[in-house]
Amino acid sequence: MTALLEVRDLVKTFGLGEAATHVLRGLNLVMTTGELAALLGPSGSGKSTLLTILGTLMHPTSGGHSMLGVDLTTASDHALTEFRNLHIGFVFQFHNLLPDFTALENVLFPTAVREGRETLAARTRGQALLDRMGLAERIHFPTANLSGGQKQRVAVARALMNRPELVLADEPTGNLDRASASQVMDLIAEINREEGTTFLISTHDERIAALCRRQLVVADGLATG
Ligand SMILES: Nc1ncnc2c1ncn2[C@@H]1O[C@H](COP(=O)(O)OP(=O)(O)OP(=O)(O)O)[C@@H](O)[C@H]1O
Repeated sequence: MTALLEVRDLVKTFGLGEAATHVLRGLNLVMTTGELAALLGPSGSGKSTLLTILGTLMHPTSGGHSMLGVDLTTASDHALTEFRNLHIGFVFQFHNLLPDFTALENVLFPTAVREGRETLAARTRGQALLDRMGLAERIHFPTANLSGGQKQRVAVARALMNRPELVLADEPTGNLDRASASQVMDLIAEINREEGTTFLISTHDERIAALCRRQLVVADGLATG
């Protein structure tokens, strides 16, 4: 197994002086390719903060991380955007889908932006992913007309579209009922097995955590597990 991700002495402090919140306090973490990991910890412990930094969407106060051997600590914003588009997929609870666009258009959007056009290969993969998500009948529906569980499955398909090595999911099942949550999670586990995609999934749900092979806990600004 190769190291996919290495986090070194990650510190994140919000605010200054007496108003400062010390969220991450020198967190270290190594993840290898193909892991399916849950990110656990009390509310406010820094799970979203960690995911946002790993997704290169926010800079740490100090420390840093590398992914695929690339040091992302010192990379320019332009290089980070390019790296993120190529290698990282995101699934958030409030999935950020474009409501007036269809499920398929939403899934194809990141690839079309990256390549400057929509290719047949992309369309084929987008359709196949939505099919796997059980949404074959819904691909041409505007996402505004889909249920919460269906929207979340569209968001998973969109995150997987570019074959990212790492998918960061922030409470991806947080607003779903039990049946939809386990459907989304089953699909994630399937893609992990079949495509070797690495997942880091923050959750408060012990059933979701139990489906992951690794349980990481963030507490007191550090990660264990
Ligand atoms: N932009 C910000 N400015 C100031 N404080 C922030 C900011 N973002 C997060 N925080 C603080 O950092 C701490 C960690 O927040 P974070 O959202 O990472 O926790 P979490 O573990 O994801 O929580 P939850 O499980 O409730 O989603 C909280 O105390 C939060 O108030």
